[in-house]
Amino acid sequence: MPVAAAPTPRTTPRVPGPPRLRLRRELTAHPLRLAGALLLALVATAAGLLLPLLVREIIAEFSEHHPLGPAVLAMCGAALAGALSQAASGFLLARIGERMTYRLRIRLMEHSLRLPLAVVRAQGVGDLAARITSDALLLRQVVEVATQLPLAALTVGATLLVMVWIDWVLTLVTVGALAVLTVLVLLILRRMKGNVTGQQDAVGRIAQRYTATLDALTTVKAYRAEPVAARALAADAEELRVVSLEGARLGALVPAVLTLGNQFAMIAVILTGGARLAAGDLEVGAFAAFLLYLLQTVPSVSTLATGFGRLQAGLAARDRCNELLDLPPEADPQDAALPVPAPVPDAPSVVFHGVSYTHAGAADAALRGISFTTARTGLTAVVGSSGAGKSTTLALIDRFIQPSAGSITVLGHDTRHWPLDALRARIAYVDQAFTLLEATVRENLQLGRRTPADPHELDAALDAVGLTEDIARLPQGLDTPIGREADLSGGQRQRMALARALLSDAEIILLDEPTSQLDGLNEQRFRAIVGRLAATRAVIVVAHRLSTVQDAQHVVVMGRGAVLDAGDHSTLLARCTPYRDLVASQAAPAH
Ligand SMILES: Nc1ncnc2c1ncn2[C@@H]1O[C@H](COP(=O)(O)OP(=O)(O)OP(=O)(O)O)[C@@H](O)[C@H]1O
Repeated sequence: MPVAAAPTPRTTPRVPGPPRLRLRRELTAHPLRLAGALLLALVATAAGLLLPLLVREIIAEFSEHHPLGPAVLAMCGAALAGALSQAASGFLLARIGERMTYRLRIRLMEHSLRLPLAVVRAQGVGDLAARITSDALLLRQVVEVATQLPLAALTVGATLLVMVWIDWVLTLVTVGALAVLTVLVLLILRRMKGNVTGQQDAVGRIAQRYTATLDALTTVKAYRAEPVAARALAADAEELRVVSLEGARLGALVPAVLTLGNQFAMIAVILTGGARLAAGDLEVGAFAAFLLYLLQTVPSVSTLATGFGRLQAGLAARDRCNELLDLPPEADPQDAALPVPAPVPDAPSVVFHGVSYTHAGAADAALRGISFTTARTGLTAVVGSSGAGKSTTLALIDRFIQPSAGSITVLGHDTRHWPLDALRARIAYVDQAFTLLEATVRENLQLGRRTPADPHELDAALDAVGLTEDIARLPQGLDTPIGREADLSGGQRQRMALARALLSDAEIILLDEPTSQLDGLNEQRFRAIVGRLAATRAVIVVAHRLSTVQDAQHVVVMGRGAVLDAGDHSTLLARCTPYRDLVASQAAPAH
């Protein structure tokens, strides 16, 4: 049974994770690039501001019959300079954004690999994947927006100043209209951040259910559960549609309010300007320039409004990424600095001292004060009824979880005194699924090694598990990428996992034996390999097959979270009724 609940607070002390994502620090990580982008954007803005003034000049030149050439040339130059600097600034900003997203993704992925197993399972693989893909993507736009916003504000401010200089009465009318507009837009934007968080949470839920469903696709197909699974996915999609629709409604309001506000401003300015023109308080050229400036503020005001909306979305994504970064890793940074203890000569491989463990959320303890010892080398079988606590026991040895009470000693030292990395380097864990990574055969075989294995060692390990021919038949032999379920058969995967254990440097091998029956040849191979491993190392196997139990020098009998007895096969047969019952239930020849 998988051991997958969040650990109890007692067992996992809160340790600091990597630093949270701080947007300001990220944005200023490359000050020169940022300054360059801002400068270019400023040039583009200045060029834009210059154009209406040049129009005013051209109108004046027209009325005074002066040559237009220089003014037209200046206009074309300003337009070209504006366009080029805008493009260059956009590219620089995109570079900063891509770099920030890249660094963030790496930080998030590294952190998720360091989270406790139980936390990752509780959080959901799909949900974590959504944060690394979709949230990180949303965050990228913050860079663009964070630089666009001050520039747009600057443009609006500078334009207003020039407008005051041209005609302060018309400017007052414009500011009045813009103020009403701003209040309305801010009201809408306040609701948008909460909506984006809702949308991203819904994306995470879909991703989670979708990956879980695809992981169980064989079962889904075998039980013709496609309609059921599709209905559940459709319900998640519907939830996302509803929350996104609310977002779209809010989003659609922004440009509508903007357009309306601008049109009102334009009407008010035309009416006031017309009256002032008729009264002789305003010149035609100045009025035309003012109108051009007013038109020019429209995109900047839009940029401000939509920019704030995108900023809210980015901030919501930042919060979701920070939620992930806030999850405490399984080992604190000081753990790596612990001195690596040298294994105590002749100490038992593993000692449990009154160990208890309760899974988070579980009503009962999975283990209640268990104690047992396993020798430095040799095969120890852990047996017991389903739910007795066997897998939990293995998970504790590898420190996937930590005891609620009692202590565990590995090679003479308490597991808490081992740096996690050093502890796991001493232990090879072979799970029931014989999991392979999506990597080449060679990489999969060498996972547990500190130094690469030479070709002879690889050949010998493959030969020992009877995989030489199977691997030779793969298109690229040892360099064939594998790891997806369809690549290798169950038996081949099992033998790959055993070859990996053979090649590893570990002194202790933990083996969660699958319950499925192997064919005769593979069972013999399995026993031979386990025997070979046990000759020089400690092999602790959660045993379901009697053949494995009978080969063991030491058997630990578990029942309902307790150790009922321990000893060798014949001693236990003679004195331990639950063991005798277990053996009898498997119809083994009792000897
Ligand atoms: N993630 C979890 N959350 C809550 N309870 C759990 C969790 N994992 C295991 N348990 C409970 O802890 C107890 C021991 O489980 P464990 O998987 O260690 O038993 P096991 O002896 O390995 O069983 P099996 O032989 O069926 O695999 C069981 O009662 C089980 O229901």
